[in-house]
Amino acid sequence: KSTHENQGRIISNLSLAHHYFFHEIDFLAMQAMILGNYHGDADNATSSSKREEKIHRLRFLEKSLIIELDYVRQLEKIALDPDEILYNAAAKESCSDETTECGSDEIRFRRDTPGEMITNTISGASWTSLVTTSKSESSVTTSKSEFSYKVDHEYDYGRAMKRGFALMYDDFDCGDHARDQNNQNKPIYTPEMWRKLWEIYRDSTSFPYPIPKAHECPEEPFYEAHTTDGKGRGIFASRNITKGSLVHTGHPNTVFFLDAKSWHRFVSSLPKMFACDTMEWVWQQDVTNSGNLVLCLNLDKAAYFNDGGSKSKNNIEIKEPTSLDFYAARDIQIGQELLYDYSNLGLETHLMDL
Ligand SMILES: C[S@@+](CC[C@H](N)C(=O)[O-])C[C@H]1O[C@@H](n2cnc3c(N)ncnc32)[C@H](O)[C@@H]1O
Repeated sequence: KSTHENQGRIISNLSLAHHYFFHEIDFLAMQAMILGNYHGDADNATSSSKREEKIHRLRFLEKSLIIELDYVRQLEKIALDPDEILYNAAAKESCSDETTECGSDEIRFRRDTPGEMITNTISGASWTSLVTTSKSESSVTTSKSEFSYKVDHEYDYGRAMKRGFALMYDDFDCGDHARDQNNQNKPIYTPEMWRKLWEIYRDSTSFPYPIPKAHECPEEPFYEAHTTDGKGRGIFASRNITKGSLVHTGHPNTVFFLDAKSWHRFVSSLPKMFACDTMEWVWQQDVTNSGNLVLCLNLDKAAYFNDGGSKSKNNIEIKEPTSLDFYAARDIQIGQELLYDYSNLGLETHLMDL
């Protein structure tokens, strides 16, 4: 590489490290504050189960704090040795099981032009970050029924990072969940369930991703319902839709995960059903045309768009690879399912060390 190229990369990395550093410091400060609060609470808790829960949260936060501290230390590596980071990223690809040394919490980048990431990923946005507890529990009363939210597994952020996407998917039997032909485990989400997902999202992401501009979609011409052909929930036209018209825009309910960390924080804080759903829904896209993929997730009923299974059945499409806007690819009749071609928006977990 030319010296000029190397200098450019180091300057870009330094600048990125600078941004990350301040985000991480905020994160650490908040964690420290929470730790202090829970410490006090744990001492004062009256019932022993309450005390146990507080202590559990305290331990979890302590662990998060240590991980974040380590993350801050790794920033030096970004700044000074981009080649090393890239080398490690490549080495990690062959590492897939728990016994291999997968656990090191190094920051890695897929691209060899980290400078591009700065413009696209930081953008001066600010975000409050907070690691959620691994055992959060709450229940929300909806107009229809009580929805109880209880984390029903032993995964936490560290374990999710270590096991990775595919093994966590298996551990949670998400394959069975995906193939659930009778939709027994696939409720149509209530507004409270979506809101809960939003809360967990906000609590899990350290770095916000700038939301790409999208067109206003004045009225959603669709509704969600269970499919009758084994696809789980789906989206159906609520009126006739003319070819070429805008059907759905990702703004503002498509959310982004910049890195494996924020995704694993998010997904490990969810009960299995939500975790399996979101693992089915998430996709990767280069929404800023920078060559950098981010994870995208719909936090509204657009998560229910299915694949037609064949070109002739797909009836909605995006016009640009970076776009989150879906248009009717043909005339669609009221009641018809809206389907798009998944092959355009896939998920290759190794590209983000997931
Ligand atoms: C983005 S989600 C779509 C919403 C999903 N149907 C649900 O109820 O959560 C993607 C998942 O839907 C299911 N799916 C989508 N298209 C399908 C198809 N053509 N045949 C069978 N399952 C499909 C698969 O389980 C896939 O992993």
